[in-house]
Amino acid sequence: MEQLRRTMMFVPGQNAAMLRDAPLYGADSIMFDLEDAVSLPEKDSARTLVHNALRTFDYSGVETVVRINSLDAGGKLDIEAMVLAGVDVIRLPKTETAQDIIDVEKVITEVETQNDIEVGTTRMMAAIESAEGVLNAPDIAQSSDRLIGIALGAEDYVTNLKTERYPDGKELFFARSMILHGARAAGIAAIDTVYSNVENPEGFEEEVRQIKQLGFDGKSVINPRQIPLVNKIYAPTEEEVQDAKEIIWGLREAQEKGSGVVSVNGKMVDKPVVERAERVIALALAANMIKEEDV
Ligand SMILES: CC(C)(COP(=O)(O)OP(=O)(O)OC[C@H]1O[C@@H](n2cnc3c(N)ncnc32)[C@H](O)[C@@H]1OP(=O)(O)O)[C@@H](O)C(=O)NCCC(=O)NCCSC(=O)C[C@@](O)(CC(=O)O)C(=O)O
Ligand SMILES: [Mg+2]
Repeated sequence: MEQLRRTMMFVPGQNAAMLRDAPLYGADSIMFDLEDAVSLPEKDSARTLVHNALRTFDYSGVETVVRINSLDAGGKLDIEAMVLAGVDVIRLPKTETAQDIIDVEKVITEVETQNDIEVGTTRMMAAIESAEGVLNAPDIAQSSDRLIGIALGAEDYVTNLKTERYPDGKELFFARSMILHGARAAGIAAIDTVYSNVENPEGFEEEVRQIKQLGFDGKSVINPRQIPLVNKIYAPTEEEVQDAKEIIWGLREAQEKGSGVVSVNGKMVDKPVVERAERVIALALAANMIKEEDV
């Protein structure tokens, strides 16, 4: 079953209470931040806190991601501490080129090798936050087998473009399309950026509808209150779930009969239809609309 990443919640690395409570809110992934949410004097203590949190608290059932600093600003120390603590994914911010990912991967491989950790255990993701990064998104997405996805970082991106964020999101359309196509061509996830105003749930919902329509796997969030809103919009309708179940059942029946061509309710069912149905089932399971035994 596809791993869902509807929500990836940023958790500031220097906040011990937030690190402890982060898995309680139902995010698919939690992303501990060592980069821009942490001030310079707090960088070392945040690294230690996140390392200890990963080793101490129970994060089972949720994907753990750490946003590291760039290699020339403490990133090597971040990687070492996080790989040793067993983080699932290292996220590189402000990725400009495929070489940035190759450089970070080299450090991860060194740490794994030196510590008898199977090479490749630690996965990676790249945040794209500039015009150069957006233009290189397809290359970045293909740069390592460790990559689970690429993400947009819109606050830095609009600053780089000399604009700002508008309610209709037109200024992000090109970047979102590039990131989405880069990710899909590489067969990895595409994660949308944060919506910074947690007191505007209507604006947030409108943005989530837009990015779901484009095809994104999900969204970075900054507050637990944003999680149920994303899940609501990503949940399929009852009708979509019923159609998906019938497709899966029809496929199973045809396979049992050894029939090559599958049709459900008079319509031919081909591979993309099955893929979409499987995704609907995964989303319905995650939204507790159905149970495993229903399909
Ligand atoms: C926004 C706000 C201050 C609101 O505070 P408030 O106090 O109003 O929150 P409340 O709702 O009242 O909190 C209720 C309860 O939830 C707890 N709680 C809240 N937030 C929690 C959380 N995140 N994790 C765990 N727990 C949490 C809280 O502790 C409380 O617990 P309790 O006391 O027990 O009831 C707060 O959420 C917060 O700090 N967010 C994280 C901000 C952050 O990380 N920014 C950096 C990443 S973006 C960036 O860098 C740009 C980017 O790079 C992005 C890209 O790349 O995409 C780009 O370029 O675009
Ligand atoms: Mg940023």
